[in-house]
Amino acid sequence: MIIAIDGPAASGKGTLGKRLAHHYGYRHLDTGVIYRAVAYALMQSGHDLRDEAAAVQAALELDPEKFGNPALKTQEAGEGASIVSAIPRVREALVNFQRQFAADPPGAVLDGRDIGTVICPHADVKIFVVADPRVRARRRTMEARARGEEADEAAVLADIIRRDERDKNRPIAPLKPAADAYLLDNSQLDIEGGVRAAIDIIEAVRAGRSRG
Ligand SMILES: Nc1ncnc2c1ncn2[C@@H]1O[C@H](COP(=O)(O)OP(=O)(O)OP(=O)(O)O)[C@@H](O)[C@H]1O
Ligand SMILES: Nc1ccn([C@@H]2O[C@H](COP(=O)(O)O)[C@@H](O)[C@H]2O)c(=O)n1
Repeated sequence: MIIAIDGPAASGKGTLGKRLAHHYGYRHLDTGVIYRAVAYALMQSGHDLRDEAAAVQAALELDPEKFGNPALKTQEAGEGASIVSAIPRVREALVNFQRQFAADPPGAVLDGRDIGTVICPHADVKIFVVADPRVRARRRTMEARARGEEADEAAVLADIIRRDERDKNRPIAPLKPAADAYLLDNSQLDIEGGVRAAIDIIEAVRAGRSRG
């Protein structure tokens, strides 16, 4: 089974994806990390983030062993990711890696912006996670402070809104729900509540399939 989770910045996609993968015994891929890794490689080598040739090269040389680098979590890497991810040839270079991950047994949960629309249009279940931007900014700020970082909630909110706008309005693979995605608003839910709601959706889809 392939579970596709999409949604805007800091909506809880990764947290949910990880928990669902654990619940079902599947593998999990946070696809945002891929774009962050490409942006980080450009930043490290001193290239402009809009340098198409350098960005494609970085995408082709991607090393999944480096996905755990804490530097990929920073606001700068996220901002850079939203710039490189708008380059069509960068996205093309990364499609096979994601589709291969999705296809490998026993099943996979992928989260990102275009999983249900482009990467896995035939996913068994698609969930589009949303939450009020102010709630997302608050959660992200608390997360950064828990890591011992300084974080200004208004600046975090501005970053989230700017990234969402860029992701929604790019011509290639824009952030949007697939026509057959289930909407999950977790603004009023805690993490457990969000996971339960997602499992309810997945089990309802599975039950519907086996009946029919
Ligand atoms: N339902 C929830 N209730 C409370 N906090 C939550 C909930 N879901 C996620 N969080 C918290 O919100 C923050 C953002 O979650 P997460 O990193 O999963 O979002 P994301 O959509 O994967 O972000 P990104 O856009 O960076 O990929 C984290 O601190 C996480 O613990
Ligand atoms: N499938 C995806 C995933 C991510 N992006 C871009 O990367 C940026 C960072 O993603 P996070 O999930 O780590 O916040 C994001 O703002 C997108 O621009 C993407 O295009 N497609």
